[in-house]
Amino acid sequence: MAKMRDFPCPGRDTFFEAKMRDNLCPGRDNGKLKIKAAYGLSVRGTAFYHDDGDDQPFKSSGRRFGFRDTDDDSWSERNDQPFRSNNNSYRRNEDRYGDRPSRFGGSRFQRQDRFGGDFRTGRFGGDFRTGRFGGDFRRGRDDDFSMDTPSFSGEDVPQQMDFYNEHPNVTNRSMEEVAKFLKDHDISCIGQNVDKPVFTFEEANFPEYIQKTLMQQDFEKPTSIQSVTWPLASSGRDVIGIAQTGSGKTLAFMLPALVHIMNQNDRSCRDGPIALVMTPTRELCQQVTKVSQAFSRACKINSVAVFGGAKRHSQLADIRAGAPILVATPGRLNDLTSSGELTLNKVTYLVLDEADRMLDMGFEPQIQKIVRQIRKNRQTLMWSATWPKDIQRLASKFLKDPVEIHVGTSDLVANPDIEQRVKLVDDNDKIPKITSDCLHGDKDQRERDSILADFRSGRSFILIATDVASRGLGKIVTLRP
Ligand SMILES: Nc1ncnc2c1ncn2[C@@H]1O[C@H](COP(=O)(O)OP(=O)(O)OP(=O)(O)O)[C@@H](O)[C@H]1O
Repeated sequence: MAKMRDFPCPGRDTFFEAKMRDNLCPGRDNGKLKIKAAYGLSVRGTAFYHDDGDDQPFKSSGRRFGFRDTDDDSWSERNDQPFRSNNNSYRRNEDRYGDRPSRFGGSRFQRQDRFGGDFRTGRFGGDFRTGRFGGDFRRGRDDDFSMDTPSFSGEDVPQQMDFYNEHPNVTNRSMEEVAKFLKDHDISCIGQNVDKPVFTFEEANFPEYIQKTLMQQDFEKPTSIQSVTWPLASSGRDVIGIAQTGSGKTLAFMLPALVHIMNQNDRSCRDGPIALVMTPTRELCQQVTKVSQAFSRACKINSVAVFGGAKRHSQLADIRAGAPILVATPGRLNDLTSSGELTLNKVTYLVLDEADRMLDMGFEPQIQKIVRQIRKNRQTLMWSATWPKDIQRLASKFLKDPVEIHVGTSDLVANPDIEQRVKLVDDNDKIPKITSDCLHGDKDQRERDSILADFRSGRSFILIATDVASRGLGKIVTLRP
């Protein structure tokens, strides 16, 4: 008896293709899709496509790297560098949007002028961020959800977001070493100009006040998500992190948040925070505050947890005492901002923790209303244990040019516990009458149940399904010999 996996899912080597085809590319017929996938563990791709029924590009471009760097002649020389490998000496001249300067000494936006076009889109005939689609490049962050909440217009305020100083060890590390590290830790990244991960706490190059506290913890080395996130978040990038709970996400976003805050001139924050962390539950709200407590204390930065069910006036009193960090559940936070007791004008570092859970709990309207009150030239980090379409949609709305980090298995990566076998046969050796079925939302419930029953019992061998089958298929299907 052979065991068959419970549900067909893409193998690791075709991850990017499958992702583009099935998940990130709902309107691909409207856009241009170009993917170059290499077998083995490395896949690169570029995709330009539009969101469903909208001119707004869902995502400008993406490359998956993290295992083996393959050649792809469709990339320009500048674009062919997946990781930044520079130190900070010529990256300090920030542009007014708080964007990261390029490795050529200017900002990404300056780069457009220097090279007479956007290198990422020129090849495909247009600039997704500007003229071609008739809008502002920041349209993707236009959180136009709640008509009763005026959008905050803080775009003109210059923001510095890049506080990263790459450690010489990191600068000198070869791409092969980086690729091996990512492979060994089951990490993959999609994005442009991604900073190299750090392998040790020392390499994170945090300021003394944080470094000292890190060394006092009983930690051996950064967790996988911390290794990759710290350089990115410290240099002002938007980050999407897909990682399981308990992977050390809190410090992954909180330590760069502290550096961000410490670099602000005005840290009094009596009417509202600089860093806002939204969490789905009271428990998580308290846990985040607790995990980061030692570090915020070392920086003499107050952090306040705000959640429903607790006394509102004492939370307000804590805020009024000055709290650069606010960790909050969407309901109570909305309550406080709607009543005018709290403003989010100062927020420049926004974290959405366990975003998938927040959506599951029906918090999307509140989240949208809150994000609408925050300036658009902020830094945003979004965390989720899963990567469903709703989360991708939210990410495309709230984040700008993010780096997407996947640690460990996600729903798009083949489950290592499932044994997969491929047998190549001649036409003559094919098993006659392999029955197959398909399952999708247009089938009524009775049909779906019967199709699933046939598949479970082995009456049908192959099930081709949309994500309606993503839950409840059970673990193992026994295949008749
Ligand atoms: N580098 C590290 N090495 C060892 N332990 C760590 C490290 N970083 C954080 N931790 C500890 O791991 C525990 C879990 O971390 P954390 O709460 O950040 O996980 P998480 O991914 O946010 O999980 P959740 O989704 O449940 O909040 C905490 O007690 C934290 O102190």
